[in-house]
Amino acid sequence: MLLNQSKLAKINTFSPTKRTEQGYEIGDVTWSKLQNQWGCEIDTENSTILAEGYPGIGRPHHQAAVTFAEISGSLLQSSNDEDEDDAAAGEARPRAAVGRSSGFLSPAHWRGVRSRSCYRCGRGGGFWGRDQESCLACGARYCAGCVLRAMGSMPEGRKCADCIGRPLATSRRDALGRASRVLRRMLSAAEVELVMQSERECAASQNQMRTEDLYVNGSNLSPEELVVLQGCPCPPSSSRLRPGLYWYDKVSGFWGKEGHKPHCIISANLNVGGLLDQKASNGSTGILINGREITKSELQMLKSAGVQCTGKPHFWVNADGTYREEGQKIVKGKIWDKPIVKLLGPVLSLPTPNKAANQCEEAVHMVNRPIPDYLEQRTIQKLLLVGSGASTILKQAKFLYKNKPFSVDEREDLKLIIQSNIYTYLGILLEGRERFEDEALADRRNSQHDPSSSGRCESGLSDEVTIYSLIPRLKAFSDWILKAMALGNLEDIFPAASREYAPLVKELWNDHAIQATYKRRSELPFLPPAANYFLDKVVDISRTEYELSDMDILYDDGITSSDGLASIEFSFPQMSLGGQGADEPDRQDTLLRYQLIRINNRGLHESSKWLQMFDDVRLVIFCVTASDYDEHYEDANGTIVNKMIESRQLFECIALHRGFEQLDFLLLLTKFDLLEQKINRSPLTSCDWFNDFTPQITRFPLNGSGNQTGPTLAQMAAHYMAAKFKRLFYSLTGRKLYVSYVNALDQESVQSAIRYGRKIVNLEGEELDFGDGDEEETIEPHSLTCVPLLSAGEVC
Ligand SMILES: Nc1nc2c(ncn2[C@@H]2O[C@H](COP(=O)(O)OP(=O)(O)OP(=O)(O)O)[C@@H](O)[C@H]2O)c(=O)[nH]1
Ligand SMILES: [Mg+2]
Repeated sequence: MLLNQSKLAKINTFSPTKRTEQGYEIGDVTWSKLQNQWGCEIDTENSTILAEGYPGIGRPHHQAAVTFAEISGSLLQSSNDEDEDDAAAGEARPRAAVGRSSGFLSPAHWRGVRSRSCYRCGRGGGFWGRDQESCLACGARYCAGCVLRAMGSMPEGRKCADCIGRPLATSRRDALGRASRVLRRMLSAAEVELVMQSERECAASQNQMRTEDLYVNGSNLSPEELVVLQGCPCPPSSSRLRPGLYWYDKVSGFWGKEGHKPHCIISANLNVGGLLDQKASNGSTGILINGREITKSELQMLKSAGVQCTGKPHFWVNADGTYREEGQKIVKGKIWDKPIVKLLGPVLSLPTPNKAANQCEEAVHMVNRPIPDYLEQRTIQKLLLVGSGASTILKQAKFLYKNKPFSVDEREDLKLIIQSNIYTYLGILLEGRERFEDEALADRRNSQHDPSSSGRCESGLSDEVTIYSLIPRLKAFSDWILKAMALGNLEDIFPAASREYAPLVKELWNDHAIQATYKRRSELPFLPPAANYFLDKVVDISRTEYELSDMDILYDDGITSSDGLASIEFSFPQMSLGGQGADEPDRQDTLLRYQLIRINNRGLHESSKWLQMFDDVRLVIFCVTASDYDEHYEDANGTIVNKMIESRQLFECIALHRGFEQLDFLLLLTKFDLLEQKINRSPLTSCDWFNDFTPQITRFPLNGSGNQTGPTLAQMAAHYMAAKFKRLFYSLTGRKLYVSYVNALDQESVQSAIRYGRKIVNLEGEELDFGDGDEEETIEPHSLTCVPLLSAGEVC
């Protein structure tokens, strides 16, 4: 049987599991695929692929095994067929790994042989390779299906896992920090932004230009100077900024290679390099601009601009193009004013200023400041937000610090999440209703058999009807939804059909049977507290033209549909003088940038893949839902787990994470309002960890307005939980834990928690002044007005 090249290419994408004398053994899936789709013969005894009549492999009479070593490299041609499923791709052994470990295929070799195919699976890269992403270090290309497998969590940006720690290829420098189409398709906007940021901010030896061989005006650039140069409003083009010797005229912004005419105009007044040498551009005209002897083409340009050049004058040219002769105060004119100069520039290969280069004010501002100060302002303080209830905190932060907290697309995304969640909430209620109805009927039957009862239905309902029973029409709708849920189709039907069914959902929600079920919501552990909020407004929300309110967004459980990683970057707004309190940031602080990064719990469990990306975090904000103490869920093994215990386990895991050894931790006890609502009916001791909670209920005097001045039970419980976490943290790390209590639906409460985080970050080695109690390391919730009730011994 003849195998053509494209088949061979495809075979090569499968995973050889064991090398035999004749070739490689392959897995079962691959076998059947090869047989069914491409008609390969399989030697089932030896588990090898047999090919006939392929030149160089075997003749018809001598069946030869296709070996992967033989068909790799030059025999493989780009395959544009996209008919392989992901499962097959998933089986594929990383070709990069094969090549590197066996040493027969280097990235350079690969590029030479098949420049536009995926380095891992061999597929084509679409039109001009647009559907591919390539490694910034070795240039290996990967298709959309392989890029994440090959590059992993991208701690240094887009590099193959094998290339981590290797410097950027100069030719790829232009792509640094610029996300590709493929990446945007594969990851959420926040994830892309984080990868790009890691890429840009990766340590100097890796992604950044090495400064060892970069000289400006004869002086070797320091890393700080390089940051200034690359971060100015109008930097030299990154693709052209390679190791070498450059000259820079700080006054006019002219920039060029040593011994050559100016090549571009960058921001003026940057504090980089040494003093400009007269012979920097190797000019021979005798005319100087800012101390540099200009070249012949520059002289030609000056003459066209009407500048008098007789007598070999020395000019002083500013960044805006105004010029005067050395030693004179009078400005003679502006070089760039004449349209001919702009026309001549390209002809003489001379630069003309662009808009950004004229924005030199900022640069002037910068040059007057010491560099570390300037660099400090560009540094982003990363705050990692993890744990339960973190999504709502992040959303509040967006409302607090962003002018446009959610884009139209994000709002649309959230609306879809809400619309489909409504049916999940309804499903939970309908299941509960069936259970309660069955229980009620069973109770009734038992009581009928009980000789001591009268045997009649006391409520006046017929024998088969209970308060949980639905009328037939609603029952039919309910059965349909429950069936869809059982089959896992709910998400396929909704939210597409949500508008159509909204009136029926409303009728069902208002029905006495569902309301009776909702009253027993404490027995429905999967029903989120936000269910009634959304079910109350189901008809409105299901309208296509409905626009979400801020509260809808806060109540919504989730941030984006992908929901893996989300972040916002912000500065603390400068307060008006009148509103500036002791706690308000000073002007310096308003220039600092902060980034709040939320990783969801799933991301944390997936072998902490995201955590490895955050070795430069300044503070971990760990959220724990205070009202979780009496709530449970069933894990994958069917074990019932208390949610607070689950939070504690995650907390331990993060506190002990290798990268966070020296980090400050801020514990946010969220949903404090819900704790207040439930603590009186559900004791804190229902969580085993809190079984020694023995609040001392004392009579506190009433204040003048008749209100109790002592702490409430919820406050005592919150302080007790805080102390438990503090002690745990101290036993694990020997460090102190900061704590704040939050109602995440209340903007002010979240604002003070984030400000507290900022205060911790900016302590710079000093500690908050811890007193005997825990006042300084704990921020009280708004409703907490009293001192903590814990004895000093309980606080770490
Ligand atoms: N009453 C009240 N509701 C809250 C509070 N924080 C969050 N919620 C609501 O609780 C629900 C779940 O919120 P999330 O922030 O997603 O909490 P989570 O699901 O526990 O946490 P994530 O793992 O980050 O998703 C949403 O409906 C929120 O509006 C709070 O402090 N008080
Ligand atoms: Mg959530």
